[in-house]
Amino acid sequence: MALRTIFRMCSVVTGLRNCGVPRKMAAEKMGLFTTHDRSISSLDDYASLREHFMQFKGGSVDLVKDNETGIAVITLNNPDVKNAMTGKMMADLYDTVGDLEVWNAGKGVILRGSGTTFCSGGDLGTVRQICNQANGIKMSVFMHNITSRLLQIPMISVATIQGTALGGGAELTTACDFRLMTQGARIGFVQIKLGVLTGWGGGTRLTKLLGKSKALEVLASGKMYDSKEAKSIGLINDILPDDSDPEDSANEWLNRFCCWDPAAVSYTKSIVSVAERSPYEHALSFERECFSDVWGKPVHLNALNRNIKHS
Ligand SMILES: CCCC(=O)SCCNC(=O)CCNC(=O)[C@H](O)C(C)(C)COP(=O)(O)OP(=O)(O)OC[C@H]1O[C@@H](n2cnc3c(N)ncnc32)[C@H](O)[C@@H]1OP(=O)(O)O
Repeated sequence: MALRTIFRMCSVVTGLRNCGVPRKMAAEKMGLFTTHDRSISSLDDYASLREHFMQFKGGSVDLVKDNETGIAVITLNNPDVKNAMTGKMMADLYDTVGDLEVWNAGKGVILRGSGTTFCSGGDLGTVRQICNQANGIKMSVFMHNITSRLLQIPMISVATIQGTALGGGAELTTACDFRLMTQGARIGFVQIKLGVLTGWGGGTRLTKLLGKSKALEVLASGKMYDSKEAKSIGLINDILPDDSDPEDSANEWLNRFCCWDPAAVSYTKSIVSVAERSPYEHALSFERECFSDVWGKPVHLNALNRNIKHS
């Protein structure tokens, strides 16, 4: 079986969705992934968490896939409340990630908000209804699963931040490989000001991204960062002019990576993703498997025949 297929199966297993025995065995045989969040055994039924969160209505998360470019756009769509995430939107995002995991043509993903803003975090209507410890844990387990799978998807992902990315909205941006921000936009991990914490895995991902000292400063201050400050601490990758179309800019950004052979793009993302979270020898073994799956294949042979000069 092609490694690409196994990888896609493994991504599904990592997410613990549709975790049939053959898929699980494939993942374990490859030794690629740990099922760390299995430890929360009483809460590992993500399908029932999905049903639970579906009841907190409002907004949608919309997915558009372009089979020609291999680039998909995920839109957080709840404009009346600055794209705040309702329970239903969390469930939609769960479905969206599941859809992308089995999209064979996929090379890139753009995460954006509808209209002129990114996301104002958890919808306060939903938050008020689930404001007890049991429901908080459920949300956290559910969102950890969704954001981890989004980050590990074998495609290159970019969040485009316009307007505001606040609280959970800021956390969502860290579930992408890259972040682009319009000049006048702001981003803030403001949870501490509300007496809560990063419940969607953003604290862990931010620390991996920025290192301990800077992450602690961002999280413990609750400060709102403008684009210049966000770039200076490495939180974002690039600043876009305010009058640019962020989706066009994100497409342009991704095209530098997504113009190559789909297998090479997917494997490149996967190698980096596995290396980031695995012991060295394990990551090397994975890299070797990926390499052996493309070496001497038609794309490689064609490139050799073209005698390419890299200027
Ligand atoms: C569960 C994960 C943890 C978290 O996400 S903690 C963070 C939770 N988010 C918040 O506390 C957001 C608080 N909102 C704000 O600071 C501001 O509304 C914000 C986002 C900077 C936008 O400011 P402005 O551009 O001036 O717009 P505005 O305040 O007039 O907002 C327009 C309407 O949207 C509403 N809204 C904004 N964020 C919301 C949210 N997260 N949940 C529910 N409703 C929200 C806001 O109340 C306003 O509604 P209305 O027009 O007054 O009826």
